[in-house]
Amino acid sequence: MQLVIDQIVKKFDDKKVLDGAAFSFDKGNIYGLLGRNGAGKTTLFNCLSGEMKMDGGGAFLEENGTRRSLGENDVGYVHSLPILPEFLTGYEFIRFFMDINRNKLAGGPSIDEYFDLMRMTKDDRHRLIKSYSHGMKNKVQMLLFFITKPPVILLDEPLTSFDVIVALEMKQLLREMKQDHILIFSTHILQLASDLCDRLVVLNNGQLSDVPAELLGSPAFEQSIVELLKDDDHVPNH
Ligand SMILES: Nc1ncnc2c1ncn2[C@@H]1O[C@H](COP(=O)(O)OP(=O)(O)OP(=O)(O)O)[C@@H](O)[C@H]1O
Repeated sequence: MQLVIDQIVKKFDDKKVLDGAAFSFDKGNIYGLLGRNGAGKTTLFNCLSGEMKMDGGGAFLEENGTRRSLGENDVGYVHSLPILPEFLTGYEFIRFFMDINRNKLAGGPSIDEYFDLMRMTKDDRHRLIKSYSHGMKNKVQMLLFFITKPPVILLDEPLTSFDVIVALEMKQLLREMKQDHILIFSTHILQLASDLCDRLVVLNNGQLSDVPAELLGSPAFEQSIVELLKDDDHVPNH
């Protein structure tokens, strides 16, 4: 299965943030999306998840020679600042979520098995989400997609909030998940990108480009990325 991004254009007033972005992402890989602050990574994710309307182009899923438009249910989107019901415990929320998705879950793991998978302690799962750390909220958000398994999972800077142990656990989980999904995560951390990702994609001047696979892990990696991202046209916004 492939996620095909076809000439996506997104403007805010007269500012073109995505300017014919095009790329094909294959199932079975973890993709790192790199770009400078304000390059449009979150905008691209918002367009793919349906949270924002594109001004041009489209996104499609291709499998066995057939192509269909990417729908909202095809995409799991882990926001950098998770939006969760703070007045519920993690357990209550996931139980509710499993309940409304029960038609998709026949025979899957139990709620406690899901929490075990996320390495969340018994105490933590029964505390109010309000009291969770940023990293724990990210875990709960990721758990939603372990449950519904959408083909495309977008992670907006997710691992930056995790401590080293949790980041390692999450990396392991992402590696386990990648066989069944197209995983794309945006990050500013080059070390993480080269460590975890099978492929890197750069967003620059509103367009997507591939980073040659042989650069990953090479001594010239960091410098090459810096060169790719250096651009006179770039106007930082924050
Ligand atoms: N709703 C909006 N209205 C107007 N401009 C917007 C909106 N959302 C994003 N932008 C602008 O689009 C550009 C891209 O922003 P975006 O948040 O997608 O970048 P990013 O690559 O995710 O940045 P960062 O790495 O800093 O998170 C920025 O100039 C931003 O100000």
